[in-house]
Amino acid sequence: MESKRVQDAVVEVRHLVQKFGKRVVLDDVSFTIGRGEILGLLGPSGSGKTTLVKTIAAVGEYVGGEVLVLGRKMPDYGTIARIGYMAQADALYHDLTGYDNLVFFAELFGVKGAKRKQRIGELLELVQLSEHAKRPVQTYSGGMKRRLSLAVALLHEPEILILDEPTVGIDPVLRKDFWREFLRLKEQGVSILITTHVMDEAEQCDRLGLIREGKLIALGTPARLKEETGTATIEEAFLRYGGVQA
Ligand SMILES: Nc1ncnc2c1ncn2[C@@H]1O[C@H](COP(=O)(O)OP(=O)(O)OP(=O)(O)O)[C@@H](O)[C@H]1O
Repeated sequence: MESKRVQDAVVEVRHLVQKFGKRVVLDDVSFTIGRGEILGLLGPSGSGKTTLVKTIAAVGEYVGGEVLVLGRKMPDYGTIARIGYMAQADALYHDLTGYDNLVFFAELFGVKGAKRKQRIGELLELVQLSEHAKRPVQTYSGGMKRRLSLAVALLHEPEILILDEPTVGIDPVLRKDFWREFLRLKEQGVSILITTHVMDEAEQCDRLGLIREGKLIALGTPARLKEETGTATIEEAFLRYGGVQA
């Protein structure tokens, strides 16, 4: 089973070490993500989740170990085009409209012509911004910016989605819609790495990695993590593994 997973792995993180100055922020982290798998990362603030996802998305350099995405050692600029990355801080152009942001990023990703128009239309619907598409992003709320960032990450139909707390500031109804879309993409074979503090989101992941002080302290299906710790919730399981409140 495990060897099949490694064979199918689209992301392989091997003994990853990251430091900022002398401080070790990721400490010998290893795991894989399979095709069509949703892997969730849980951990307290400052535990290293963002640093980890940034490294996989090739935004950050690393000092030890290696990260392979689709078999290529990262950072690899050809592979970046096959990843959709939604960062915690929005990477949007605030003086452009929502629509023009999407046009800009579509151009960057090589999504052109009729396809571009269709894709932008679909994504604006998905993130419920069609009515606000002609407004400059600087007039958007925090949640609207998150929604636009998700649309940007999905534009080029990436094989791997890396989402850093994508549902912060998103109302519960839209959050459900986002998850419906993540599960639909998963069915199509898209692999998703997602960080979250929301426990009902964690429950929807195929596997969860629990991170504390830069170490992966547990990795398994939500059911397995609860079973192993004899707990009823992921939150309790995490505490039992020695984490603190996520
Ligand atoms: N560029 C940087 N330079 C120095 N230290 C950094 C840098 N980026 C992150 N850190 C530190 O690395 C540690 C891990 O940060 P990271 O943002 O990865 O945590 P996190 O688990 O994503 O937290 P949160 O849940 O609050 O987003 C923190 O102590 C943070 O202060």
